[in-house]
Amino acid sequence: MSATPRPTVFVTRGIPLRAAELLREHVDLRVWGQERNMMPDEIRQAVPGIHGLLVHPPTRVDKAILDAAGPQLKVVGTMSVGLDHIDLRECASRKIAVGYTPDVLTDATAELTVALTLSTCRRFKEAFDAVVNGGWGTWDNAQYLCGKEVKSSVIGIVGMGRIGFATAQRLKAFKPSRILYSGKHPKVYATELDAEYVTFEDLLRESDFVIVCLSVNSGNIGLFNADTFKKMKKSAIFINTSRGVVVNQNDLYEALKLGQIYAAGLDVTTPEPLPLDSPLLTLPNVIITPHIGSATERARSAMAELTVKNILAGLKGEPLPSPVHV
Ligand SMILES: O=C(O)C(=O)CO
Repeated sequence: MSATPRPTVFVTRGIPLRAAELLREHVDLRVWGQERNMMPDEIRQAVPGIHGLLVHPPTRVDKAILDAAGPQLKVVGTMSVGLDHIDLRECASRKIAVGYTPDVLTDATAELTVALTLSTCRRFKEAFDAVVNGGWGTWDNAQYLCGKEVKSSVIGIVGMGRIGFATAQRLKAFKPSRILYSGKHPKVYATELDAEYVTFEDLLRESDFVIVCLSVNSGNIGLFNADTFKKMKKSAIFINTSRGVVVNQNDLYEALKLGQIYAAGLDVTTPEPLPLDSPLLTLPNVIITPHIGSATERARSAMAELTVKNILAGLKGEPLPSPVHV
């Protein structure tokens, strides 16, 4: 009697060992072995015949990839909370289940957002460079590397979802004067922080820190552009840990260079990795981290395990533990 063949799952990046072992117990695993994002043609070549696909942003899952995979593909599990790299409608129309990893990365991403906020307002990039390059100044100049404080500032959170809220909770400990937020609807849970629901325009005008924690949709691509930067205070600090596409990067560069805003801290860019000749890298008042919002051992292990559970459930035709509802 021949045994039922095991399903095949393709993984677009390495995953923590425990999650890989869990997957290997049940499926034939194929893993992209290189330390870089796959190019679309490389994925198309890798996926024919697979039953499950485990992806990491920014690797795109679109019609062409799904066509290349074939009709036996049952489940896509993304190791992310962001879904902008997946054509959800196309998956739904083919009855391919999609799972994602909200919640388990909220704390890690909020901590990174706070870290970026503090390191930008306290000019860490210039400070680190000064130590390494012999520019360590003294108190002779009382203004040497002076930055800004969160204390008594107005914090504006654009997108008070899980990560926005967790960020605001943490920043509240720094005693800002107000916390504002904008979005489609006021959030009941935001009252716990005395956060004020305001229009996007008011948030731009009044905030000392504009902190972007949005999930991307077709309505917010390029939302931060020359117009929006002009509406911010000259002293405003712009932080983005959402996705690079919500920012027009050329306009951000101009705004920073011309002093229309004070500084920026970005964990996400377009593209990723950011090319080494990006003009943003020439500015002293920009701190950029390489999309490490969820990069803690705890978060990444939890994300990988949840993704594996999503995939195993999808392969069996069972409800996913963390499904995306289209
Ligand atoms: O989960 C996501 O969407 C991420 O960007 C991970 O950092």
